[in-house]
Amino acid sequence: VAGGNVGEQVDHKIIGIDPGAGLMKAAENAMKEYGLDDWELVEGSSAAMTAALTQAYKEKKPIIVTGWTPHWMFSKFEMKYLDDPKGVFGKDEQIHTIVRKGLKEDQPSAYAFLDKFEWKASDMEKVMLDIADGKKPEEAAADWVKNNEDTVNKWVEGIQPAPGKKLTLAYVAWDSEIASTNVVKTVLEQKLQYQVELSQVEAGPMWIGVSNGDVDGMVAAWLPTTHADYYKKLGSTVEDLGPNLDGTKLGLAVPTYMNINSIEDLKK
Ligand SMILES: C[SH](C)CC(=O)O
Repeated sequence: VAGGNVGEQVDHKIIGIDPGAGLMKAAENAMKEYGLDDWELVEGSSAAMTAALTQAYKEKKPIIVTGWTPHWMFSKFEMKYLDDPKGVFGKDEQIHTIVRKGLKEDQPSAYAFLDKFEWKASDMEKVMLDIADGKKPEEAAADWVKNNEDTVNKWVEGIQPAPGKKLTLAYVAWDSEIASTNVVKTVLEQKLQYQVELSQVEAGPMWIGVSNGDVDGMVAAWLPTTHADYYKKLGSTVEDLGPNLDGTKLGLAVPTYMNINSIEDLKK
C-alpha cells in the first residue's frame, strides 16, 4: 500500500471489538498516550472486527484492528503488531480459569478438571483456525479432543465422572474463548458426563455471573493486566484457579502489506 498519511487511508479509524473487553480500554489508553486525538476506536464485536479484517485483506486495503494472541488472524493472514514503544499494551500475560466460590464442594469433579485444564497457544489457535475455516465450535472442539487424547486424559486422570450433573460456563464471544470454552465443555461432557450449558455474555456480566454464583465458572480471565478492573472489583468473590494458557499478547495489528511499524507512525 502506497505511503502517505495512513490516517487518511483508514479514515482515522481503528476497528475494535466489544466495549467491555479490556483490550478496548488498552486501545483507548494507547490513543491518548500516542496523541491520536483525531482517531476513532470503532466499537463492535470480535466477529465484526474479523469480518472487516477479512474483507480489507482480500482487497489488500489498509486496516488497523485491535489484535490479540492467540488469534487465527496471525496464521490465516500475514499480520504484524505495531510496535508499542510506550508499553501501553503491557507485557505478555495469561488467561485464567475463574470459578464460583463453593464449586469445589458442590461439583468436586468439575472443579478438579477445571483446576487441571491448561493448554498451549498453539492448541487454542488450532481450534480457532478450524472454526474460522467454517467448522462449528463444538465440532472443532470435538476434533481437537479426539486428536489430543493424551493431553485430555491427563486432565481427567483419577477424576470421578458425574453423570447427569449440570454445569454452566460463561464466556464472551471472543474467537479465543469460543475455542477454549467449547473444548472444556466437550471434555466435561465426554469424559466426566456432565450436562454443560454455555452462557454467552459480555465481559462484565461474565465476571458478575461467576461472582454471584449464577454460573459455575469461566476460562476467559485475561490477567493480571487486561481484566485488572474486573479482578479488582470481584476478585475476592470468586476463586482463581490460575492460568489455563500462558503467553498471550495484546496490541494494534495490521496486515504486513502496510508500511507502518509502530503506533508512533499513526500520528503523522
Ligand atoms: C479479547 S481478549 C484480548 C480479552 C479482553 O480484551 O478483555
